[in-house]
Parts: sequence; structure tokens; C-alpha cells
Amino acid sequence: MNPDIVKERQNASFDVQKLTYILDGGPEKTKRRREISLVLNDPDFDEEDPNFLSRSERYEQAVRKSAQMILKLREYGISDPAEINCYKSVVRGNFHESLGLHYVMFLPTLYSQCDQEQSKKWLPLATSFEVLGTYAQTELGHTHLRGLETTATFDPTTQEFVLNSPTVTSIKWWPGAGKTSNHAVVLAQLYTRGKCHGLHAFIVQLRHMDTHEPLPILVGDIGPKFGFSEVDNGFLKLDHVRIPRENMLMKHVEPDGRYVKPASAKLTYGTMVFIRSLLVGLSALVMAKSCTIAIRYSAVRHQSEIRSEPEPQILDYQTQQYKLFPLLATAYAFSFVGQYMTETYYRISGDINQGDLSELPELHAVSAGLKAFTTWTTNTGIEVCRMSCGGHGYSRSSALPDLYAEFTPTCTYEGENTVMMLQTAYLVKSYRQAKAGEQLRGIMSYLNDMEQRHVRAHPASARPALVDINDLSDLVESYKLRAALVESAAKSIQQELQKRRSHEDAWNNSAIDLVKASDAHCHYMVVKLFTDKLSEIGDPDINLVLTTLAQLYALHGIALNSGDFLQAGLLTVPQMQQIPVRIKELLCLIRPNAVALVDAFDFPDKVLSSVLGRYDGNVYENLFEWARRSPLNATEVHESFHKYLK
Ligand SMILES: CCCCC/C=C\C/C=C\C/C=C\C/C=C\CCCC(=O)SCCNC(=O)CCNC(=O)[C@H](O)C(C)(C)COP(=O)(O)OP(=O)(O)OC[C@H]1O[C@@H](n2cnc3c(N)ncnc32)[C@H](O)[C@@H]1OP(=O)(O)O
Ligand SMILES: Cc1cc2nc3c(=O)[nH]c(=O)nc-3n(C[C@H](O)[C@H](O)[C@H](O)COP(=O)(O)OP(=O)(O)OC[C@H]3O[C@@H](n4cnc5c(N)ncnc54)[C@H](O)[C@@H]3O)c2cc1C
Repeated sequence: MNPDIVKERQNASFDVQKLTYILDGGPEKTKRRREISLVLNDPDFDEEDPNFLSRSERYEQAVRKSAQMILKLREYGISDPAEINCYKSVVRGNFHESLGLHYVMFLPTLYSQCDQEQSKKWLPLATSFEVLGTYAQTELGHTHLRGLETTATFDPTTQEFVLNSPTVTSIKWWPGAGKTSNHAVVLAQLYTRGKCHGLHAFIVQLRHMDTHEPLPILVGDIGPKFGFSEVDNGFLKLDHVRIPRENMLMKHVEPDGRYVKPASAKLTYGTMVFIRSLLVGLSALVMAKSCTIAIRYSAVRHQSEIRSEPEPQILDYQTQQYKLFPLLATAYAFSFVGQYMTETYYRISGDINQGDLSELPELHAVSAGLKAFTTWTTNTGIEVCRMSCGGHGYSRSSALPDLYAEFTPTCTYEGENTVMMLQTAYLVKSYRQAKAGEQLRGIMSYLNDMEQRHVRAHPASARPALVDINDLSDLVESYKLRAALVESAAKSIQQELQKRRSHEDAWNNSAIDLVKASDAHCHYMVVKLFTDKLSEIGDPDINLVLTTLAQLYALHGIALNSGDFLQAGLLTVPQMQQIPVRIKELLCLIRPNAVALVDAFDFPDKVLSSVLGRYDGNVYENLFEWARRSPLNATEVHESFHKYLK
């Protein structure tokens, strides 16, 4: 064990184990997660670092691993969905699996959209992995759902739907598992009796069940990408492909071609809401991994000098702390927000299953906004962690390049982040409702008292100094009032309408304000949820260290967005000048606990797969060993010497 890291652990002021229990949701859950993590000792999961393999080898390794996972799940008797998720996230490590989409999109779509008869047919096939599925929605030319071009036309004479990609731009593009899957959920515009009824989901067989040869359908892999090398993101061109009427999910077409309206057309989008909710938790996980790597490495890396003494640990540099500790605070904040998002998703989707759709718009708005907010923040955070590791952060051995490449598409997939932020229509609607005197419920209820507050762009000097920057509840209140930026967005729309612009143009001409409002709303939610969590934590040592992190999260956010807080008169200039001073004090308070705080995330070394982030801190000898495994070192003299240099 590296002596620096041993010393760091001795400095901790709290019980790491107890904090792990809080993150997991209780000691029983930690125990079970650790039991599941033992699967990593199974030699069947020993594999070469994918960074040393070609794309085709990586894909093959991923398929092998996916197949092994299924067999082992059966062998170990793991069947609870949360436990399967935990197991997969442990085995998957920092990469994706080839059957990922089957689990996260294909199966959930079947579960939520099959009727009884369809469930009886498809669920056994899909859960036994005879049917391997993908989710084919996006097209070469479109992702906006109303604009999708693929058609499904009902033919009552044969009781079939005819699926067609009429143009090049309508070819399905991106769906994972282009080579792996034999079925797809295809999203297409439904036509029956000559009328279009909008987007619906259909199950389409793509490949022969025994030979895996494609049916008369063009299907394949779209080629190498920024990351996702394990995943065969695919294309799919359908040329008048016929499928039985029973393959339409939720069956909205009667045998005579009559269309039966669903309770809400948006239920077809349910799987996206599910994944967007999951991505909030994934952001927390990846931010936590990145911080673990960068902070452990910063504790063992010595460089330059502060005083004329031996080289200090780089974690002692104030700038290093300023780079990493706000991200550490963010990892904790997002962990609690992830827990909230999962609970909210299951609560509201439970109501939806019982026929109560009243909270569907809020679930959509909250999951879209938090997905965008947390993935954007994490995406930039991983890169800060990588840079903070200097040159070794650039090596694939650090895992940080892989974490970035695998995570960055979360800002794009399941709804491009700007587009998701623009789903703030709900926010503006809520604001208008509150202004008209309606009492809002739930997370939007803070808009109820906006009118009394009159938060507007006043000169700061005209406002009382409301905020004690050392008081978390005051900071939450400030974020809440800043979230009233939605008022500016609503006003901008109003002004545009007064200029006789159409509603659509007024919306587009206010889009920057709308995204800002959405961002402020999400930021408020994160600060509030983090602060609320503190009241549940009885252990005084843990409460103290998490309160310090929450204060840092809140103040750092204000420092980054000082213009908003000053403009709205929420803070005075002298208070604003106090914030950097307080932030520096908080960095000093966090410093002795930094390593213990990342230890509490409890990532086994095999899951982190990072030479820099090793628990024992023995970085240098292992970096050397890792480099020696590079395929370029397989021979002492590379063949290119004989071919070109000699
Ligand atoms: C800690 C553990 C975590 C473990 C995690 C494990 C795994 C991680 C998960 C995944 C990673 C692994 C592998 C998977 C990798 C990649 C998968 C990627 C898969 C995909 O990438 S798959 C394609 C996704 N592709 C999109 O994401 C398209 C985005 N584009 C849209 O989504 C629409 O295009 C939109 C919304 C922009 C416009 O929608 P539209 O075109 O219909 O327009 P329209 O104006 O007609 O409707 C508007 C009215 O509908 C309401 N509305 C809309 N959506 C709703 C919904 N969902 N629910 C309820 N209401 C909704 C509105 O609020 C409005 O309401 P109102 O009218 O009242 O104002
Ligand atoms: C790794 C990966 C895996 C994927 N897996 C799947 C899958 O399994 N199944 C599937 O169906 N799809 C999948 N996708 C596709 C993914 O869902 C889309 O890429 C995503 O929805 C974004 O759409 P787009 O690529 O068309 O971007 P575009 O919508 O073309 O975005 C380009 C730019 O235009 C801007 N823009 C677009 N619309 C607006 C607007 N209304 N207002 C303001 N700005 C706007 C965006 O902000 C962005 O800056 C995957 C994508 C990736 C990268």
C-alpha cells in the first residue's frame, strides 16, 4: 500500500463504511452489492484490456461477455431487476455491452406496451434471449419524433402492416445491435384508412432465428465512432416489409382498419422517459468514478514545490482542490438526485399503470431536464478530472479517456440535451398557471409565491441583503428565486407575440432564455434535494462532512452564475466577494477527508479499471506493467522496421 494513501485514510473524520451504506440505501443493500461484485473473481470474466484490441475483437469480446452474463445470471439465480442492473454495471466496467439495448430499451418497451396476449407471446422469447431486440427510432435525417418518415400502412385484406423506408433520410440509423439483434421495435407513422395517426411502435423480425441471416431487409453496422466500440450501432432499411397486425404494440388498429386512440399518444415515448431517468443515476456513477481516479492519484502524485521542501502531493495545491472538490460535491449531489429520480419515476409510472396520467407531463419535464443537466455537468467534469491527472490522465490506462468517450453520447442520445432543456414548455405553462392564481403541486409549487416575491431585475442596492452565505437554507432559497428566470423567458415570448410573431417564432426567438430557465430550475432542484437529504442523516460526523460538500456545491454554483444572482438582486456585491473566500475555507475543510469521501463510493479496482485510481495507490509500477502489455511490445523489433525503415 502506498504510504501517502494510507496516511490519507487515517486522517478521515468519519466512518467510510457508514457513508457507503447511505449511498447504497442501507447496510443490507451494500452487503448484497458486494456479494454481487464477487462475480468479478470469476475467471470467465477475465479478459484483455479492450484498449489493446481491434474494433472487431472488441465487439466479439463484448458479445462473449454478454452471453456469459446471461448464463451466470441464471447460475447465480439473480432475477430481481435492480440486482441485474447492479450485476451488469459491475461486470460491464467502463464499457458497454452488445446486448445493452435489449435490456434497457427493447425489454422495457415490451413490458410497458404489450397487451396481455402480446406479453404471453413476446416476453418468454425476449427474456430467454431467443429474441434479441433493438430499439429503432432515429433516422438518418431525423430524430424529431413528429418528423420521422418510416411508415406502417395497414392492409386489411391480409391483416398486415407494411413497413417502409420511403427515402434515404428515413433509413433507421444508430439503433444499437445492428449485427447482434434478430428483432427490433420500430417506430413508424401509422397509416390506416388513408389517414396518418402519428408515431406507433411495431415489432419487426430482422434476421432468421437459426442462421441469423438478414431477412429481405438491409441491416448492418454504421462503422467506427468516437467511442462505443463494443456496440454495433446499426442501420435498417425496410422495403415494404410485411408484419402481422398482432405485432403492433398496444394494438390500436381493429381488423377492419379502424383506429382506436390510446389514453395518451405520449405513452409510446415511455421507454425514453425511463432511460432519461436512469441517466441521472448514471451521471452520478461516472462522476464518482472520475473523482475517485483523480483524487486518489492526486494523493500519491508529488510534483513541484510549495515551500522549499520535498515535492508535495498535488492534492495540496489549492488549484487542484478547486478543480476536483466541487466535482466531488457534484458526485454526491447527483447520487441523491439519482435516488430521487428513480423513486419519482417508479411512483409516477405506477400511477400511470393504474390509469392516472395526471403527472405524466411533470415526469417528462423533470426527467428530460435532469437528464440534460446532469449529463452535461458530468461530461465536462470527466474532462476536468482527466486534465487534473496531467500526462498520465491522457493514457488509456487511467480509464478517464474511456469514461469520457463512453459517457459523452449521453448528452446526445435519448434526446439531445438542448432539445431536452427546451421541453421547458411545462415550466412556462406552470408559471402562467401560477400567475393566474392556480395553486401548483409538486416540485413546481415554488412558482406559487413568485408574484409576492416580485423577483425581477432590480438594482442590487435597492434590495435587502437576504442571504447568509453560510446558511444552506438561505442558499436553497436563492436558487429558488433564481429559478424565477422562467419569468424572463415567459416575458420574452410575450414580447415576441406582441410583435405579431407566430407562437412558434416567438418560442424560437426566446429559446436561449428558455434553456437558461430550465438550467436554473434543474440547478435549484439539485441544491434542494442535496440539502433535503442532509436532514435524513443522523450520524453527526457524516452530516458535517456532507454539509460542507453541499455548501461547496451551492456556493460554487453561485460563483459560476454570479451574473444571474446579482442581476436578480439576490446577492449583493460584497456578499459575492465573500463567496470565493468561503469556498477556499471549504476546500481546506474537505482536504483531509477527500480520499475517504471517494473510498465511500466503494468501487472495486476491477470496476474502475484505472491504474491511476487503484485503491492501494501503487501507480508507477503498475503503469509500467500495463505499458509492457501493449501489442506494440509483442516483438522487440516491429515488422515495420523491416518493411520501411531498414
Ligand atoms: C445508477 C445506475 C444507472 C444504470 C444505468 C444503466 C444503463 C444506462 C442506460 C443506457 C446506456 C446503455 C445503452 C444504451 C445506449 C444508447 C441508447 C440510446 C437510445 C436512443 O437514443 S433512442 C432515441 C431517442 N430519441 C429521442 O429521445 C428523440 C428526442 N425527441 C423527442 O423526444 C421529441 O421529438 C420531442 C420531445 C423533442 C418533441 O416531441 P414530438 O415530436 O412528439 O412533438 P410534439 O410537439 O407533437 O409533442 C410535444 C408534446 O408532447 C409532450 N411530450 C413529449 N415527449 C413526451 C414524453 N416522453 N412524455 C410525455 N409527454 C411528452 C411535450 O411536453 C409536449 O406537450 P404539450 O403539447 O402539452 O406542450
Ligand atoms: C451512441 C449513440 C447511441 C444511439 N442509440 C440509439 C438507439 O439505440 N436507437 C435510436 O433510435 N437512436 C439512437 N441514437 C440516436 C440518438 O437518439 C440521436 O442521435 C439523438 O436523439 C439526437 O438526434 P440527432 O442526432 O438527430 O441530432 P440533431 O437533432 O440533428 O441535433 C443537432 C443539433 O441541432 C440542434 N437542434 C435540433 N433540434 C433542435 C431544436 N428543436 N431546437 C434547438 N436546437 C435543436 C441540437 O441542439 C444539436 O446542436 C443513438 C445515438 C448515439 C450517439
